[in-house]
Amino acid sequence: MKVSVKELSCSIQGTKIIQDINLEIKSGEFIGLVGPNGSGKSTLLKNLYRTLQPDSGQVHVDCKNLYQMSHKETAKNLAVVSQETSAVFDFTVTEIVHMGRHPHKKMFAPDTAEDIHIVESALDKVGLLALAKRSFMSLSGGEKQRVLIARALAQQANIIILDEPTNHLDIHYQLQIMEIVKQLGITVLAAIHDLNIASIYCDSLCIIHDGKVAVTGTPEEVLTPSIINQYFDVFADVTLHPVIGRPVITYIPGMLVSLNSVS
Ligand SMILES: Nc1ncnc2c1ncn2[C@@H]1O[C@H](COP(=O)(O)OP(=O)(O)OP(=O)(O)O)[C@@H](O)[C@H]1O
Repeated sequence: MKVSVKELSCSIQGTKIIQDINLEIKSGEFIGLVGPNGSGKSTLLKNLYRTLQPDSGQVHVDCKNLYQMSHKETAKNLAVVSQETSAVFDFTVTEIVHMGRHPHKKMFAPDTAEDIHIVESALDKVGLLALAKRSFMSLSGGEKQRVLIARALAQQANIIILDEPTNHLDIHYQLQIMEIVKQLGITVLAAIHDLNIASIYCDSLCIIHDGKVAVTGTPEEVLTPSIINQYFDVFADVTLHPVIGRPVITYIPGMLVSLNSVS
């Protein structure tokens, strides 16, 4: 499913946080939102998964207006893994992942054999079958994050939104989660801080800066030393990896400190 964001603006408590965002995401494309802290990435994503309302602008999923869809229809199309992992009540891991099946069911409908199979296979994919009966609250931050990824997989949506999906994960699981999501072959919009991970997995990148789209393009077009310096205020070497063919960034320590101390 393609996603089309047109002239989207959103204020929080009277302050404009994102402004005139235009973004076209092709069906099956994996797009990474990058940008400094506080630039508006989560706010943009929250407008897409509808925990925030835009002041103005439109979002279309294929040709349908997102804001005219019921919440159930939205959830059938769009799965979300956000930074907020708090649960109000304690549920088991299995119960949390079963929540991903809710948009596909009538209220109070019992779990079918298919639901159970989908949930088990989602847990298997993230390597958590052994923890299926554990309380969600008792898990480590990384395990919680993988449960939420499994819930998104069980939702079987056409679009997945990830707000810093690899927060809390060690490098093995960071890569595993990105691989799993990539292999789904569905449309993905992910806010990612690690530019090397964004470079490896994303088809295209969009730098959000001061609530606006600053740069968009392929990882090779976006991740240049001068663009990284301009938007992240750090110095970096960028080389094209000979095997994976993607930019690899090496940050240069000391340069920022020495330049600051001169000025
Ligand atoms: N509920 C809120 N009330 C007031 N300000 C908010 C609220 N939510 C976000 N903001 C502000 O909006 C700006 C953008 O925040 P947002 O979380 O979208 O940025 P981000 O790019 O996702 O940041 P990070 O990379 O640090 O996660 C920040 O200045 C933030 O303080």
